[in-house]
Amino acid sequence: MTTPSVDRLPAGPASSRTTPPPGAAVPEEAGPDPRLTDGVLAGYAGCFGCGEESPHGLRLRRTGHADGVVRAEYVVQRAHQGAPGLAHGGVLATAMDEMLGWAAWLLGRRYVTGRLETDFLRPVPVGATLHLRAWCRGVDGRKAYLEGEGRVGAPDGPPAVRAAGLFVEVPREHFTKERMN
Ligand SMILES: CCCCC/C=C\C/C=C\C/C=C\C/C=C\CCCC(=O)SCCNC(=O)CCNC(=O)[C@H](O)C(C)(C)COP(=O)(O)OP(=O)(O)OC[C@H]1O[C@@H](n2cnc3c(N)ncnc32)[C@H](O)[C@@H]1OP(=O)(O)O
Repeated sequence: MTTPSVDRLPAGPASSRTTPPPGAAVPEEAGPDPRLTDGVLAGYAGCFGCGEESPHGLRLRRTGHADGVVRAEYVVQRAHQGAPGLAHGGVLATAMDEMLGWAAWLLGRRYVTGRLETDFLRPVPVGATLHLRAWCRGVDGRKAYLEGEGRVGAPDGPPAVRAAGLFVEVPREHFTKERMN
């Protein structure tokens, strides 16, 4: 599969650590593979990014994926403010982490974020809907290179945030060995 054709912004945030090396291939979407999410990961509703049982969480709502691009909507809540009436930058980075993570898991393997880079392009008001999307730029061994962006008000609205990330494939034990409860 080639890198998805998306309406790219003029300059990305990607540093050399989040840019795939030459020749890194983008595999076909395979999942998410339900066999990867049984046991402790099954139906996890406590996720701060998307879980329905996380009271102040972002509650990202996936709206679909096609051609290697995963899409979601996120409505900024009062609990997500930094400056009065505006989304906290760390919360927006969390939304991008979640999106890039989804795009990574759609490759059919288990991934965690190793590095996340974010550009904040304009303030996002409480109550606004951010239209998010993310895609994979390449996979090199255990490392997957993801990108994404968020636009205000509509899928083709003004860009507010964009991100590039390096995700690292991990075994199932990653999610159990350090747990304290
Ligand atoms: C994660 C949520 C799971 C939920 C599952 C539930 C349902 C699943 C369904 C759908 C999925 C939906 C959404 C996805 C969910 C959420 C997205 C949010 C994801 C997160 O929010 S997740 C939490 C934050 N995340 C961590 O908690 C990681 C802590 N960390 C570590 O656990 C280790 O650090 C690790 C494993 C990253 C690596 O450790 P390691 O020992 O396995 O491997 P090693 O160090 O050798 O790195 C291997 C190669 O990656 C390169 N590399 C590593 N780190 C780098 C960096 N920072 N910059 C540049 N390169 C880096 C090395 O340079 C080497 O490259 P090379 O092979 O070329 O030398």
